[in-house]
Amino acid sequence: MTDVPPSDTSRPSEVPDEILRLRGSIDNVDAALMHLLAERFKFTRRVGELKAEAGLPAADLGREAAQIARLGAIAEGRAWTRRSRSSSASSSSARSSGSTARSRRRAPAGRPPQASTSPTSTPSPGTFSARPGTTPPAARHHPCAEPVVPFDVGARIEHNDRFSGWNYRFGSRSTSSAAGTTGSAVNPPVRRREPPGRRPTRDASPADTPTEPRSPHRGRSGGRP
Ligand SMILES: O=C(O)C(=O)C[C@]1(C(=O)O)C=C[C@@H](O)C=C1
Repeated sequence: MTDVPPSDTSRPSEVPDEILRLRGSIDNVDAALMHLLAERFKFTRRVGELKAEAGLPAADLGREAAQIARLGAIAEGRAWTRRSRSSSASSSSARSSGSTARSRRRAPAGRPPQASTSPTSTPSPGTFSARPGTTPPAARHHPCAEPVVPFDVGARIEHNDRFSGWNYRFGSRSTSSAAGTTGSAVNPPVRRREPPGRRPTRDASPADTPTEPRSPHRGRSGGRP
């Protein structure tokens, strides 16, 4: 087994105890995520092998769109409702691919409808699109081959994880322009919502006005973990 460096416990004097404690938790979560991703890659690799044996295309864009819609719903803490299913269905009405039709027939009850498989089609809510100026993943490589997520569904959630070097972009709304632009401009400062009935005070402490970028680790309200 590979030696894992211990969690960084160095303590510059200005770092409060609570941050150090939270960093320990972050390191634990990161380690768990790495193990979960390794498990996931085992499954996707096997699926890739089975697809190759069956002569199926490596990428299934309809499946990816359904996964992204589902994960977006989970990230937002909302259930996959009949209403969101039907709005997704109407957004992807022009389906012509045989493989999409096949996967739709096989789809178990409750699975969201499949989106258009055309990489050049106009992005619609719940579907994904290649970043402007990039080659769609289907034409470039099998998504199982590299741990990258080279597509987005808009800029609702965008996270550049310095730990893993990955760029995460997903959401349930398409953006009309510059959806593929990276940088802090798409990571607005987190604004904490005041509980109902409480009026904001004038002399809010700096802790009440966090400025760090939004990440998918936080809820929609941007609350701290
Ligand atoms: O479900 C599949 O068909 C897979 O190959 C797995 C997976 C994934 O990583 O989730 C990978 C590539 C596909 O385009 C869709 C999904």
